[in-house]
Amino acid sequence: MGGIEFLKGHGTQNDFVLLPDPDGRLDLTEARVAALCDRQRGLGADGVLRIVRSAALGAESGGEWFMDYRNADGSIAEMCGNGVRVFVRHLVDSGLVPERDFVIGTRAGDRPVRMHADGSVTVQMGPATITGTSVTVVAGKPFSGVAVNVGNPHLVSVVDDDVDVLDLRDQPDFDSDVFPDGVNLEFINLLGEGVLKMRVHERGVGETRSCGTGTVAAVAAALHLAGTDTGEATVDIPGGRVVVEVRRGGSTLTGPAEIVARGELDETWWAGLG
Ligand SMILES: N[C@@H](CCC[C@H](N)C(=O)O)C(=O)O
Repeated sequence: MGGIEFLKGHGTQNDFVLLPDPDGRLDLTEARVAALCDRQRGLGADGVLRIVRSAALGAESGGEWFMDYRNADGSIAEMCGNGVRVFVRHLVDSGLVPERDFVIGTRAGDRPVRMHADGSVTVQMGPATITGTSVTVVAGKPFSGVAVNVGNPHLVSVVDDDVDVLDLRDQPDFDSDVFPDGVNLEFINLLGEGVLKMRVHERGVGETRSCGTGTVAAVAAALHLAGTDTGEATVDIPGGRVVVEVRRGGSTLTGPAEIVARGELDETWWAGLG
């Protein structure tokens, strides 16, 4: 029996291990995800994207393919914006999907997508809903923020100093009464009309070089603070640049997606992780 097929890819340097599992046969335990994502004892990644048919999971989705997303610590999250783009890139490049416009199932609901000729992908991300305000504390310093739900929870704080100076190595504090399931924390600089710079500390991962849902939350929060709920912005993250459009009842995320490697996991290693 051969090893377990994998691919490695990234979207603005938010990196993922992709596991093709059309019939839903893989036993993807928390321990296996955490080991795969570990940058010393595994392949290293911010998360895992299991590529499974919606029907194999019994998922209610209009899309043939379902993105089963896991964070690097093995936890399950509802949605991953950069992950969807990489997922789409693989489905189209490998010929699993012959169209360029189709729908991906996710735990946050169906996401219509379009792959462009240059390999970039636009994802319809659904509504970005402002749910209130809260505070996060980074290295003893409090930052107030706007809470936004993009299928998963976010708290977006506008920072006066350059976001580059923040120390995001440790988990910033947050209010677990407001975010009982944890939260993704975005820190942004408003650089001018329609231009944002962002860093992010992701739930279940730590600091990453990009977070797609986070960029949508950031633009929605910036618009909210400016007294509107529609607009478009480019967001510069450490791993590159994406474009976000927020409209009433919907939002889109456009950015690059790359597949960088493919191979096989060692069966004995995998079995030993249990
Ligand atoms: N990197 C992702 C978000 C992944 C999930 C997040 N860590 C969570 O727990 O909600 C993105 O690109 O959106």
